[in-house]
Amino acid sequence: MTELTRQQCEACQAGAPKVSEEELATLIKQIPDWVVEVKNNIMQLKRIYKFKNFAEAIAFTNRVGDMAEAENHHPALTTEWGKVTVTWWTHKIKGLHKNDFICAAKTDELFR
Ligand SMILES: C[C@H](O)[C@H](O)[C@H]1CNC2=NC(N)=NC(=O)C2=N1
Repeated sequence: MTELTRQQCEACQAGAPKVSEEELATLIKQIPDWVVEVKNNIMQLKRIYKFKNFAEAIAFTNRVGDMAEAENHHPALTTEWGKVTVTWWTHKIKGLHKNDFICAAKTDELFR
């Protein structure tokens, strides 16, 4: 399988398929630091990143924002002192699409 970080988000419309249980099991192995959470009945990918101070946290937030614009896929970002919470899901399908796993992997890459 092509590494997630080498893939690009595809245009996704309402009605596009959510990842199956089987696909989820395979994909989550490639982003082991992420957890699947269900919020308002919507499956999401979430990870908390830790930093030394606010400046580093906001700089990372902006890097994630730039990547999101390039992919045309957008996360929820919460920036706090020393901490950024990133949550990915696909609004149009109210759940998880392959795009969310691609972006989660790319977010990890920006942290390294
Ligand atoms: C018009 C544009 O294609 C959409 O609004 C995009 C933009 N970013 C998005 N981001 C996410 N996470 N889910 C979406 O469904 C989505 N849709």
